[in-house]
Amino acid sequence: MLQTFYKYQGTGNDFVMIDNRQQKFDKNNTKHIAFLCDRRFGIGADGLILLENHDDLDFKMVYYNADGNESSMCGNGGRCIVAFAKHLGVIKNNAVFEAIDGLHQATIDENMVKLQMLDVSTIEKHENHVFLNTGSPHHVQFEDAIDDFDIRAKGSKIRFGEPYNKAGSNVNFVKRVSDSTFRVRTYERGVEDETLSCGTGVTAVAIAMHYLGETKNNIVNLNVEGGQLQVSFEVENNEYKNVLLIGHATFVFKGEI
Ligand SMILES: N[C@@H](CCC[C@H](N)C(=O)O)C(=O)O
Repeated sequence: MLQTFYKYQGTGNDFVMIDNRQQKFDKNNTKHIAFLCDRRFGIGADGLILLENHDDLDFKMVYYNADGNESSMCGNGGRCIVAFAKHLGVIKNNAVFEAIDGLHQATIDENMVKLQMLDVSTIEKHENHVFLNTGSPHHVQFEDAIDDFDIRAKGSKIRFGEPYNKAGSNVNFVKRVSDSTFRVRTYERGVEDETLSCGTGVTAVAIAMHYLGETKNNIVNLNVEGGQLQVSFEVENNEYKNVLLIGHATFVFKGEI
C-alpha cells in the first residue's frame, strides 16, 4: 500500500512528515525509515517525523534521524511539525505538543514558527568547548576558518571521539559575527554529516555564547548554511528559561511512496 508523505524544511533542515494518527506506520522498521530518508533511493531528508494523537495535548511528535533510529529532540523538526499540524487542521495558530524531551508550546504566523525549547541549567565549560543539552546533546566550539574547513571530517572525529563515543553528540562550529550574531555550522549525529541547519544546535550556541560572555543580548541571531534563525531566552539564577527558537517552516511537496 502506498504511503502518503509530506516534505517540509526549516532553514534547509528537511524532513519527511507522516500523519500517523491512525497508527498505521511501522515504527520498528529502521531500514524502511532510513530508505525513506535516503537522497538517492528514497524521498531524501535529514529525518522523518510522525504526527500522532495525544490524549491531552494537540499532538505527539516522534522523531527519527536519517539513519532510521529514533532520536532526541529536533528543534527544526519541531517547528516543521507545527506547520504540518496547521496544514492538517489539527491546530490553528497555537500548539502544545509532546516530544521525547517533554512538552513544547508553539505559535505559528504565516510560516514563521516560535517554538519553546527546554529550560537549560547545566552547562559544561571545557578548555576548548562547551557541552550542553537543549533536548539533544551539543558540543559547541569556536572555529575561525568556519567557511573553509572539512566539517564532515572534523565533526565526525569529535562526535565519535572521547567523551561521546558511540552515543555521540552533535557538533557545532561557531564564529562570532557581531555582538548579537553568530555564524554556525553543525555536524549532526544520526545524519553523520553536516546539515544546513540544526534547531537544538543553534539554541545550544546562543545559550553557550551568552554563558561565555560573548554576547550580552538575550535575543541572538544565528546565521546557518540554510538561512537565519533567532533564539531568545531569559536568564534566572544561571538557568536559561523561556527559550524560544524562531524561524520559518516551509512545505516543500507532498507525495506517495
Ligand atoms: N536537526 C535537529 C537535531 C536532530 C537530532 C540530532 N540529529 C540527534 O540525534 O541528536 C534539530 O533541528 O534540532
